[in-house]
Amino acid sequence: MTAETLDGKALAATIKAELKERVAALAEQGIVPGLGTVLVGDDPGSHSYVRGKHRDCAQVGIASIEVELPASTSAAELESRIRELNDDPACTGFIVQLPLPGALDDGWALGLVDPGKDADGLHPVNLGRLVLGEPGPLPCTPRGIVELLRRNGIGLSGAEVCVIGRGTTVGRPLGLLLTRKSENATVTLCHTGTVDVAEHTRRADIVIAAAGRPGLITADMVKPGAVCVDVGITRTEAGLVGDIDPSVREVASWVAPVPGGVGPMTRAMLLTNVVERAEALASAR
Ligand SMILES: Nc1nc(=O)c2c([nH]1)NC[C@@H]1CN(c3ccc(C(=O)N[C@@H](CCC(=O)O)C(=O)O)cc3)C=[N+]21
Ligand SMILES: [Mg+2]
Repeated sequence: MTAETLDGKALAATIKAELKERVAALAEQGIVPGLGTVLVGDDPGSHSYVRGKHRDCAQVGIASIEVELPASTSAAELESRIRELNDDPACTGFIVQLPLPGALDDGWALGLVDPGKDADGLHPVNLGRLVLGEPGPLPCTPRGIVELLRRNGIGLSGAEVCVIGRGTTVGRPLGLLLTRKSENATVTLCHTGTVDVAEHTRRADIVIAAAGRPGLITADMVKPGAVCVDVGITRTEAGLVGDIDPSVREVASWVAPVPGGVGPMTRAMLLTNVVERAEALASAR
């Protein structure tokens, strides 16, 4: 068997076209959604991601508000820049690009964002809403993965899903999302404390690798016909490398690759969160 590709790049383009129409409808009501980004330091990867987000915004008609700060920025300065975006009516949603450099703490910064403007869905209040099953912005990567599977006809209800990685932005919220009634999957969450990862992945209908360890998932760890979703991105001299080894294509039914899989979907879900928030503001007027 050679796996089919879960094409996140193509699906993201479709979603952006849909969002463009929703943004045009908002414009008729005099509302322009605005995405803010706070980027601290000079990590080339982070700069490239943020550039991509603003390129997406331009395509869809969302206004961009870019805040760039040096790596030497103090916590007090960062806090005041976050509060400015909280208070800026032109900014309907924003993100603080992670990881923050040096001693600046990611969790601390996320907690300063107005939960109503939290385009990442990573504020403690919004993660709490996810736990409770209440409406709120959803974390972009988990939401992008669910959307990528759903729009390719891959059923989640009753599926055995093995997630590798317990990070705050992917693994942990993904487990919460997949076990909601509306998704109804059975989830095994593996991490560095897992004794035998392969024992769990081999049972799974869907394997989602978000460990950031190149080639971690090999063909012998995957049940024939399983769906494999790569979330790990490691930059090497040869380019971007995912957590899923190319050999997996010989046993899996579908693979979401790196690049071109979950990454573009993450960006599309960020835009979706911003547009949904602007629509909520419009209907509240
Ligand atoms: N507050 C915050 N929110 C995030 O959502 C967030 C973050 N911080 N910090 C870093 C991670 C990582 N992340 C990616 C987004 C898009 C691609 C993406 O578009 N990847 C392309 C390739 C891009 C390239 O060539 O570098 C692809 O996989 O095809 C990848 C990774 C969002 N993150
Ligand atoms: Mg830090």
